[in-house]
Amino acid sequence: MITFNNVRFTYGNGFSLKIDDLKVIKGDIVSIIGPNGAGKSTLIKILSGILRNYKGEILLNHSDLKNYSYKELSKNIAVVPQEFNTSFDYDLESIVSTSRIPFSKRINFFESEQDRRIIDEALQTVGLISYKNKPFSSLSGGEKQKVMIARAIAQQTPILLLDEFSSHLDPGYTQSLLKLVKEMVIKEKKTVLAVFHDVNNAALFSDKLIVMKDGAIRYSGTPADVLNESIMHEIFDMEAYIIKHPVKKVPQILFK
Ligand SMILES: Nc1ncnc2c1ncn2[C@@H]1O[C@H](COP(=O)(O)OP(=O)(O)OP(=O)(O)O)[C@@H](O)[C@H]1O
Repeated sequence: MITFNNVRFTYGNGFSLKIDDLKVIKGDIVSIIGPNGAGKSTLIKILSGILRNYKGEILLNHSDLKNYSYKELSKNIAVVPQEFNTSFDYDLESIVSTSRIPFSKRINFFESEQDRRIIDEALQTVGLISYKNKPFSSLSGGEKQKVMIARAIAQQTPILLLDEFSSHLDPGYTQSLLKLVKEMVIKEKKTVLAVFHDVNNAALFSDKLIVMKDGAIRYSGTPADVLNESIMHEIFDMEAYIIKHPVKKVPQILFK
């Protein structure tokens, strides 16, 4: 369970994040939508421990987030970031293997047999096992994103933070990955907080949606609660038709 109480954060350039009350319940898939610059990634970075100088309280399983060491946090939360730059040209296996460092009992990290199996399975899951000794820089944008997803899978955490994790993926792969993550979440009772620009995918993938604008949560609820013409107009300044998915019955938007 994740709880935000009166959280405030500013970069010092005028933007401020104000999250008065946010609860994410274990096993839920919650997605954040909102226009560019709304503060979606900032919220993800605060929860993942990258930005620590916030005011207010964030509880992770009833303990203050600030009391978690990076190692403990990494055992609880895996992140697929929006941007991924590596300074060195590691091969895929090495990049995915960094997910196992929090589980090492030694100061120097040596992968165990079990770690190697978990890393291979994760690369297999995203379809890149045959590339495992290739340099990361030789991959396409979508393939790099798959490596970051494999890394998060191999971290085997109860919570996944996904910041536009499907933005570089083709539609077929996006569909299969959303399905895979959803199955994994249900089977392993994981909790997901995801950021989406694709509102239709967010509605299909999520139990709940959070709508952010100007650093604050404006609306939250089920996709049916928040995906309507008036909220889409207010938040995105867009004209949309709302239709119902023929099978899943969740709302989907069409440009007018
Ligand atoms: N490192 C930073 N230093 C200063 N300002 C920042 C920094 N990162 C983000 N910002 C500013 O904070 C605001 C919120 O940014 P954030 O990346 O959280 O938005 P977002 O909702 O994820 O946007 P997008 O949909 O474009 O990815 C923006 O105005 C952005 O310019």
